[in-house]
Amino acid sequence: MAMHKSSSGSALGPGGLDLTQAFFKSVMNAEPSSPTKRHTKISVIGAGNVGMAIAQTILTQDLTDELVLVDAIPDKLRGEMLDLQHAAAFLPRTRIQASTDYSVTAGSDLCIVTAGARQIHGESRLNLLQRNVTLFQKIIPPLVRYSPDTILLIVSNPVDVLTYVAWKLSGFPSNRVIGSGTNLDSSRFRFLIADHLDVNAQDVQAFIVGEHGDSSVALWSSISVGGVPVLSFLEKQEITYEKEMLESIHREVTESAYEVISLKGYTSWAIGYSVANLARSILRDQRRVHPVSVLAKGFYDIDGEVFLSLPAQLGRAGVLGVTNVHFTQEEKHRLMNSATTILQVQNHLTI
Ligand SMILES: NC(=O)C1=CN([C@@H]2O[C@H](COP(=O)(O)OP(=O)(O)OC[C@H]3O[C@@H](n4cnc5c(N)ncnc54)[C@H](O)[C@@H]3O)[C@@H](O)[C@H]2O)C=CC1
Ligand SMILES: CC(=O)C(=O)O
Repeated sequence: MAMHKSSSGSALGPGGLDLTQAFFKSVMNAEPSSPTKRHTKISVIGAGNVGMAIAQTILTQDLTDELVLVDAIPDKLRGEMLDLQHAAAFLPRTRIQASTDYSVTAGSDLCIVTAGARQIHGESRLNLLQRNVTLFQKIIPPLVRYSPDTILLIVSNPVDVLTYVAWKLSGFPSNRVIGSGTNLDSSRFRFLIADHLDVNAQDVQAFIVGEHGDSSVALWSSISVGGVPVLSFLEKQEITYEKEMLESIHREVTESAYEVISLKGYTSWAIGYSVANLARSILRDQRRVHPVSVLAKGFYDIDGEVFLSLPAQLGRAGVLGVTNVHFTQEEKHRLMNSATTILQVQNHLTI
């Protein structure tokens, strides 16, 4: 197929069709990116298990010039800051600061919010909601005041509803408010598929979309391993598989967090790597596609103001677009159910 570049740099196919636009449905308000920006500042709000796993991964992966920690408990916060600073001799050079006062976050490029209550053994993510909404009313306004151009990356649970809450409280355009969503669930999914097939998880392209939680949706129809579409390959080879086997892998994904929490009390390392992976795509303008929680209205026939995970392209301006993945009727139906689950919870909120 003959292709050439448009004046904006995107590829043009036959008849002048803009292939970038055909592939991604772009998000309104996404300003042009500025990949030349060098100095970067990340603030992590909440220096608990998750916040510190994220901070540690960001430091070891050399993702920022400045790293700021904010928490409500001054002694613990100072202890965490000193402990990280004492590793300076072994790390890329990063200025690390910490304070309970949000002025320390001024001028952040990315604010990662992990503060809040976490699930106890057996508790669902949605149970945490009202406690964490009250907390967000204290956290989001000062972040916006000190960093009006920042991108908010929400991690606290229930992450989809809290991303919506952060969007409402911030007044930001939707491309600058992102939830870590099912980036973590998709990584768990890729690990399990890789384990079944004895391949490298990095060669497994597979997405979980929808709610980061019990109503998430596994996109089996679009899974590929090393470029081979798995289900259509099995069908062409007339290899039979039980649908129950697929369901059980997805069930293992949704139960992962419950299992880890019952064993060690919380989850931390995988979410640390997952969020650092998102921070890299955003701050380095990598334009990679991640399943993250975005304002879903207008995509895949979703009508309500709901944040849930869809495969989204991320760059320096935040969410640049949502991929036009093909969903089967069943996957679409499940996605709608996931949207309804989140909306039902959201409708009872007072923000
Ligand atoms: N989206 C995801 O995939 C995941 C989300 N999470 C969520 O992340 C959140 C944090 O989990 P953990 O770190 O394990 O909990 P944690 O209890 O270890 O840490 C929470 C931190 O928030 C701080 N905090 C409380 N109020 C604050 C305020 N007003 N300002 C600043 N900091 C404040 C606490 O002092 C504490 O250090 C939970 O909501 C948990 O469910 C956890 C794992 C994965
Ligand atoms: C706690 C949580 O949301 C997770 O590990 O998936």
